[in-house]
Amino acid sequence: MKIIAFVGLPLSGKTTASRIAEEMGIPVVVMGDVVREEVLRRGLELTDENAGRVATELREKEGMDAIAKRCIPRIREKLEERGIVVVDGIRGIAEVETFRKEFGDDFILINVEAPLEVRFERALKRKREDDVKTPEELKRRDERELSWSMREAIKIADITVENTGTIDEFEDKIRAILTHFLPRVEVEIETDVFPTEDEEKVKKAVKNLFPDATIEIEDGKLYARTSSLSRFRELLRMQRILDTARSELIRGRSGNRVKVLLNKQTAFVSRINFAEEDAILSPLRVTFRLYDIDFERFLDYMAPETRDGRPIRELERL
Ligand SMILES: Nc1ncnc2c1ncn2[C@@H]1O[C@H](COP(=O)(O)OP(=O)(O)OP(=O)(O)O)[C@@H](O)[C@H]1O
Repeated sequence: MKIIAFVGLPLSGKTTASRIAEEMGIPVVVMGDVVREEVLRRGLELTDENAGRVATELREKEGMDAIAKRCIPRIREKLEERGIVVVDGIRGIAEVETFRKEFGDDFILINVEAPLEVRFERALKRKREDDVKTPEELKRRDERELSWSMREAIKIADITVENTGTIDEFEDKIRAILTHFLPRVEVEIETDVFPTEDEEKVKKAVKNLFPDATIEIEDGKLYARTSSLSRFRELLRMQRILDTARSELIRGRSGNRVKVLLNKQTAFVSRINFAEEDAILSPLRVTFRLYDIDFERFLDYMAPETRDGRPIRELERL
């Protein structure tokens, strides 16, 4: 999964970047919506002034990351759709830190940059009522935003995108970045960890099949996630179990999800054995979620049809 947020000075192109994401079918969580909903919940009129007041009050009462925290359940919900979400409206470092803590390396911060003169030109064209009227005014607005710790957020951004060219050039850059992060398949692994089992060993069993997985253990349950299929795919070939794997994947398919059960004990020794639910030790329950990809292509990529035990045709990429 990936959570992508844009930061940048006023008029740099953040909203435009979110719009491009939306056009690509990527769900966008707008942080301002949380504020607007709170305004309505309090029975207030939906004006910029009320939104500003409620946002300040939320931050004073609940901390600088109040709005970010309230966005987390929404982000989690929307992640179900495509495994990727864009967050629009980050304003400060506290929010970035909260998202980093929640989502770890899956949270990607992108800084959108353009010089003051370019942004001022755009303000003149945009003519939004609250837009600046002079370059000096924009400079003051920049300084205000920067003093709200936007500067630190910009400093730790993972990627910087310059938006100094045409809108089409900007669109191409943003599309390329988002396409790069768009997962086609996500793998979720779940299993029970019994008190008699060694947690580290169970983790290792998962890592043997999915070395890049991020793993959490909570209340006797292990949850792991990754979007890398390569080791699992390689093992299917080394063990020459493509036919079995193919029928298990077909059997486990339900819409855009494919669920298989794997023997945990054999995974300890890097072997894939398909299992049944009533295995003595709880099996590894592996779910492949397919996003922008047909099941048939996924199937042919993972476990192609074989002749004399060899794949008839190998797909190099998903
Ligand atoms: N490369 C570009 N070429 C021309 N116009 C652009 C370009 N990028 C953005 N714009 C225009 O500049 C204006 C500001 O862009 P946008 O609203 O995306 O910025 P923003 O960072 O969200 O601004 P703010 O923080 O003030 O809300 C918009 O009218 C947008 O259409």
